[in-house]
Amino acid sequence: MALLEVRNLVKRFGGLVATNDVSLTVEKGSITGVIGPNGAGKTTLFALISGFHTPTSGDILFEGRSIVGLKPYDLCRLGITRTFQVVKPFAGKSVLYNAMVGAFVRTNSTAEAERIALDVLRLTGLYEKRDVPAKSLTIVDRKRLEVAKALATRPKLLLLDEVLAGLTPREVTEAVELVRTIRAQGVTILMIEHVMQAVMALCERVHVIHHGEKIAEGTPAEVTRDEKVIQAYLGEKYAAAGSQ
Ligand SMILES: Nc1ncnc2c1ncn2[C@@H]1O[C@H](COP(=O)(O)OP(=O)(O)OP(=O)(O)O)[C@@H](O)[C@H]1O
Repeated sequence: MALLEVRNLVKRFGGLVATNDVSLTVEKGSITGVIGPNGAGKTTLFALISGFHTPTSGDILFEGRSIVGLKPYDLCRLGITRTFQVVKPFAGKSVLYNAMVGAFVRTNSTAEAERIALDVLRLTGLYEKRDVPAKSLTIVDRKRLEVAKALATRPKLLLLDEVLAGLTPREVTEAVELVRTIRAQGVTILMIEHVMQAVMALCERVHVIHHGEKIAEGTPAEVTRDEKVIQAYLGEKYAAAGSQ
C-alpha cells in the first residue's frame, strides 16, 4: 500500500480549476518530486494534501484511509507536515522556541519539546544558533528553520515547498544532503522544486503539473525526455538559463 494516494483530485476557486483530476501515489520511504511552471497548481495540491484547502471532488488516502475534511492540525498528528514557500517564523522568538512549537504537536511536556527541538536543530545545522532570534537568520538558515519546525512534529510524510529557492549552488548541495539524511531517518518526502539539479539527484519519481493537470510521471530521466514536459516547462526553464 502506498503511503499517500491522491485520486482524481479537483479544486476549483470560482471559475478557476487550480487542480484538475490529479492522481498520484507516494510510496513509503521514497523521495517524490512535483514540478511544473509557476501557477501550475503545485502549491494548491500541497494545500489539499495538508488540509489547508478542501477538495471540490476526489479523494486523498493516507495509509489507506481517507483524510479529506481533516484539518491541518489533525493531519499533522497523523504524520503529514508541510513547509511553506514563504517562511514566516515567530521573528522575535529564538530559533529553539520556533522549533519547539512544532514539537508540541507530539508532547505537552516542555522538557520533551525542548529535547525534540534540539534534536532537529542538530540535524538541520542550527544547533549553534538556537538562542538567536529567528529574524536575524540568513535566508538559508530561515529555510533550515522551516524544515526544523516541520521535522519537530515527527512527520511520516514531509511536504517540502520549494525549500531550495534562493539558495547558492553550495547551499543547494548541502540541502540535498539534508533531504537525504531526513529520508534515511524514515521520513517519506514529497517535494515541489524548481531546482532541477536537486530533483535529478534526489527523486525516484517525479510528477509534472501543468494548468492544474498532471501531464507526465516517471523517473527524473524519463520526464526530462518527455516532449510534453519540455514544451510546458523545461524548454522555458532551459531557455531562461541559456539567456542569462
Ligand atoms: N486561494 C485561492 N483563491 C483563488 N485562486 C487561487 C487560490 N490559490 C491559488 N489560486 C490560483 O490557482 C492557480 C494555481 O496556483 P498555485 O499557487 O497552486 O501554483 P504553483 O504551481 O504553486 O505556482 P508557483 O510555482 O508560482 O508557486 C493559480 O492560478 C492561482 O492564482
